[in-house]
Amino acid sequence: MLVLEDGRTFRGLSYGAEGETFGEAVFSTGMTGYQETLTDPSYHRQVIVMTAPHIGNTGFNDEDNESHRIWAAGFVVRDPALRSSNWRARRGLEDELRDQGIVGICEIDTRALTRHLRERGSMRVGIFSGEAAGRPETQLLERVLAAPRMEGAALAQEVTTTEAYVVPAQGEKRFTVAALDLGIKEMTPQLMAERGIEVHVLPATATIEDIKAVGEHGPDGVFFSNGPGDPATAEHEITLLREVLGDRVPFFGICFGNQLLGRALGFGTYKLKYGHRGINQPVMDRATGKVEVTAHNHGFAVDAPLDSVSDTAFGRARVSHVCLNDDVVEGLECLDVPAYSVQYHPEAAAGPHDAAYLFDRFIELMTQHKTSHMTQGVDA
Ligand SMILES: NC(=O)CC[C@H](N)C(=O)O
Repeated sequence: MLVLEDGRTFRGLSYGAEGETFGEAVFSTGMTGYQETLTDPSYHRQVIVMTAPHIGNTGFNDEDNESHRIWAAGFVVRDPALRSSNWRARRGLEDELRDQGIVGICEIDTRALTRHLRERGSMRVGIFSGEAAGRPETQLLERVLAAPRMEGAALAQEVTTTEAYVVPAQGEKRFTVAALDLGIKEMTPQLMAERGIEVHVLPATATIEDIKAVGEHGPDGVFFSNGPGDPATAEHEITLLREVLGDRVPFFGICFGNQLLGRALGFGTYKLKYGHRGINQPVMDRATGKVEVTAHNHGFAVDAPLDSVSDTAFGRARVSHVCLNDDVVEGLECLDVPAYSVQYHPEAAAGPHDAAYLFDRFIELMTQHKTSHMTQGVDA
């Protein structure tokens, strides 16, 4: 039984582990990439409804995980594949869900559920199977209503690495970057390493001293990752970012990292009605007018003016990218300090590769910064 906080219920069959689970019900429109989605730490405390009807076709493999475990709190599918068929599959999706204790539900009308969430907005949900489903509906609803909401949730500490680690640069090492792990996906340091960046991944609790201790004379750049929870709660990270911006160290942020850049600059963030989750969202780069097809997973967004340059504590800033479906801010760019960020996922795990240039932009920013520093040194 699936029970939404507004009382609507759906009956289906147990899928994955048996028991009960709670979270925020969100829908994802990606037709591929369920393994990356499930293991993306940004989905911590969320129950994912897949709008694609047939899920599990390619099983579960050893290569596509975005972290060491499944973070989604629950999984809802219409029609699970009865057997997996892919040369990389090591086991079936349902076996993996069961092994990791993830409670799911299948054979429900996911289209009706998605339309409900789209009309009423994301909301809390519970999935109950086996003995847990035997209780009266009113009791199940009470349990859903007792679960925490996503607004005001500080979750980075629950998903971040406890120890710092290094992802070595591939080929010649060109730059050293400190990456704050707020729920980082493995593909992100990977794409940096491929470009000659040595990535020092730091726990979310890292201090400015920890960041400055990266590299011989401090890092060439600082990166803030994606991650779960409400950006309004990330006081520590925002203070840290303000120090980085004040020191004019090149900065790049993705998703949660974009929301934190927004807040560090003095913009607000707010919760979207039902968010953007999928791998075919059109985004326009406002400098070039070019449209990218992009991967999204966000429930919050930055509140910044689209058509004017804003004066912030760190100089001028503007909205660099916008979602063409609903005009939501999808990227920020500072004009007086070397910092930019995007709300969507250039690491494309899963998703299209249109936005990969954003990693090259980080290289350009660090190159310019290094050169300007060297010239300043010569002048002095
Ligand atoms: N993928 C992310 O980084 C998500 C950021 C934030 N938790 C949101 O839901 O908007």
